[in-house]
Amino acid sequence: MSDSSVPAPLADFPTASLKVIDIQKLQDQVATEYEKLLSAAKEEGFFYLDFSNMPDWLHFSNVVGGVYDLEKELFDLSEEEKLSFDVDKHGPMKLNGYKPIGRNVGGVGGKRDGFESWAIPKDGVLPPSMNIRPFSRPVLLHNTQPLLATFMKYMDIFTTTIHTALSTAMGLQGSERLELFHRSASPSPSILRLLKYHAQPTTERGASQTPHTDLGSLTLLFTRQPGLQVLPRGAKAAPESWRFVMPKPGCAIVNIGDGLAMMTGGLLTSSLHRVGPLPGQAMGTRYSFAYLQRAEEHTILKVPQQQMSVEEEITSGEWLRRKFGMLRKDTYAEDTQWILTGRQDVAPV
Ligand SMILES: O=C(O)CCC(=O)C(=O)O
Ligand SMILES: [Fe+2]
Repeated sequence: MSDSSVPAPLADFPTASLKVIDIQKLQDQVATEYEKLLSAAKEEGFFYLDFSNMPDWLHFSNVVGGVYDLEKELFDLSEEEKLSFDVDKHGPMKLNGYKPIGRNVGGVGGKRDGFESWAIPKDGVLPPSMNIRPFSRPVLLHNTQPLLATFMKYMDIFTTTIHTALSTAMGLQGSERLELFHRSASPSPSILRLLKYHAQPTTERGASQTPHTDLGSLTLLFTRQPGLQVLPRGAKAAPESWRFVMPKPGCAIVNIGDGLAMMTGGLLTSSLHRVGPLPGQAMGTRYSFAYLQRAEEHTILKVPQQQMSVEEEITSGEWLRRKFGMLRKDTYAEDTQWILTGRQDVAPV
């Protein structure tokens, strides 16, 4: 985020024009900002969240800088040490640990992903009660607990602010309000996901992260480098339809996930996105990190009818397990690829 370190675009390529939502105005309950947020969540499913007008902007900016430093150091650990915290050994919810490069479906070599990632459970860092839920982790993540807890606290406040604003703008009342499915004091399957995309030579270009919609409620993404691309709502799945979402100083990139789309009967849009190289250019090593907020595990979601022959109700936790089944190369199934992408006409490359 901060800053002068965001590189200028190198060439002409299609970029997404997203609305900029001011978190301070949402916190101040400015009605016009609520309306702007709702229209971004309905129309694009993506928006920039601008932090630069917050009184504690500098503090937050330093926290974000600290997480960038932390992820570089973490991914620099030996492969052997990283694999001793393998995410797939901690069960199907994938809330904690390391995923090596190439384990998911993706466009590198026509079939695999091009990134390493590390999941850090919110409940391990910022527990819902005074009892910290222990999770296995390297010393580095133990020593940086205070930084991570501060980051998670900010994420908790921002996501609650967004749910309040969206619920009010949609006229949701009482038990329908989105805040009630994402309570700060309740156990949560939300995570911070750290990502390192490996460099690609121009001769081996492909989507490092496969086209997908996010499975949760809200994603708050931090990156200083281009690579993220979005397919606008309703666009045909053609190469020329994809738009780059450029990093914006002082802002996170926020998107709506499947959870909120299903909880609002499809009113809010869970947009299809992927990560890949800029047109005609090699892709350098790229770092990003995302707070992936998910609804409490037992929240009921309704899978839309156009995707299932009969409408089906499932829990947020079950949707998470299904989606992960589709992401992994060894359990991916073509006939149900809509689970990954929200549509049947987009292949996972
Ligand atoms: O790294 C990025 O820019 C996007 C990451 C992403 O889409 C995800 O982890 O779900
Ligand atoms: Fe995503």
